[in-house]
Amino acid sequence: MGEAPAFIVDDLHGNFPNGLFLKSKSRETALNIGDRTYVIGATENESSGIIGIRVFDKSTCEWVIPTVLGTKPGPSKGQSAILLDEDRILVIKGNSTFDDCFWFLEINTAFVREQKVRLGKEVVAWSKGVVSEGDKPIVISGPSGVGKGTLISKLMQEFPSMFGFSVSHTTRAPRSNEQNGVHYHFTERSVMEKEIDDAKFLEFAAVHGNLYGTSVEAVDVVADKGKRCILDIDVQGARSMRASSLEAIFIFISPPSFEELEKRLCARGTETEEQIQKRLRNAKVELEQGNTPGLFDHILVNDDLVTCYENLKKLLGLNHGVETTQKSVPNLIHVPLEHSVARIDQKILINFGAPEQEKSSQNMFVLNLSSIKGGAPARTRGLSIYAAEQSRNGTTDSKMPS
Ligand SMILES: Nc1ncnc2c1ncn2[C@@H]1O[C@H](COP(=O)(O)OP(=O)(O)OP(=O)(O)O)[C@@H](O)[C@H]1O
Ligand SMILES: Nc1nc2c(ncn2[C@@H]2O[C@H](COP(=O)(O)O)[C@@H](O)[C@H]2O)c(=O)[nH]1
Repeated sequence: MGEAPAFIVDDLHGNFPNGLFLKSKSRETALNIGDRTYVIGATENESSGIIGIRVFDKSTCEWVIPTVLGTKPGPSKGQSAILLDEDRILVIKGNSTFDDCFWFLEINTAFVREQKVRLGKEVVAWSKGVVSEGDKPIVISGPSGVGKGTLISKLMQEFPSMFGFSVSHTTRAPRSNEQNGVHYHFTERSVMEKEIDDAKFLEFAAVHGNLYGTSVEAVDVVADKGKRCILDIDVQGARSMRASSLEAIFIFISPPSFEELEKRLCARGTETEEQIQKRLRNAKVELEQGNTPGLFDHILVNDDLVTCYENLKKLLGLNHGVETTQKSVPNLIHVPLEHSVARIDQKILINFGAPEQEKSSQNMFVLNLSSIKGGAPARTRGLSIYAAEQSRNGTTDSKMPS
């Protein structure tokens, strides 16, 4: 665990030059951003607990109900909200634990702007905040038959608690050894097309005549388990991912020769001769694209499997073969319904109690947002949280909750 930055508890007894207190008790919070007021918590059906969003446009004096994208927070009994910048609002769900209380409502991020143009209407997007070290996902790409799946399986077997596989959607038929939900989510084309339209995919591509795609949920599920996500996607998908908000490490696996690639595809015995020829034609293009400057961070040649696997581990800093212990994350700490938040730069102070109550450092936590990464439509990673503590000699101190 890195050293937690100092937070001056004394500062919080006075005024906040660049922060403010908000109470979570009320179901609705209104925030002014430019000529708009965002009302968070407003919902047509109060009993559902769904956090609704309404926008009041002061220039037209009209209410707008935006299209809400991203994975939405579950029902909430009350929440606080604080403006982070002109692009996003931090929403803290009361009565929930740290693993489900930090949510970002994006109002003007690159993703939201893109979707506004695509849909031609007002859009906002939720992104769940994940308290973690924020290791970047790993994208493994390369032509069919090069050994991507084989290398990923080895990694997952050796480091089961460190890595999680992003289970893609595909419209191709399952092979005899493949299980739905494990190897792929096997899907009807019409269903997948509808879900693509609903912005449920981080990326998708037509590959060898079928649709393949990575859903937002596939990546979120892995992040929620505190694991590092591994994606097996084609070069088109890697290109889309590169352009998305998902910051990842991009690795291209190359065969020692085209003949060897053909040999492996034939030996696998999972495709017809016609399908193999199609995959080989596509492989030629993918091999050329593998060298596109700036697309891949690393290129590994999979000649001898053992050597290639060792090189992959080296590249990921795993060459000692020992699974590192996961860093402890104080996810089980419960944030009460009534809490207040204050902001000082990239640090948010969360006080478990009303602002007027005597502030006890035991009830104060600092949420540090200085290293956040990612964002809608996927998770916002890299949040860190620690208890604010005042030491006996009056100096500033901080520690992680145990
Ligand atoms: N270094 C290697 N030497 C020889 N055979 C290998 C090597 N790596 C993988 N293979 C074999 O090659 C075949 C293709 O490997 P794999 O299925 O992992 O490829 P892939 O890149 O995941 O393919 P696809 O993109 O079609 O899913 C498998 O039968 C696998 O056992
Ligand atoms: N763009 C994406 N490509 C994907 C995804 N999942 C898998 N793939 C790629 O498809 C081919 C063929 O896979 P196969 O299982 O039919 O042999 C291979 O290159 C995979 O990398 C995805 O979600 N998006």
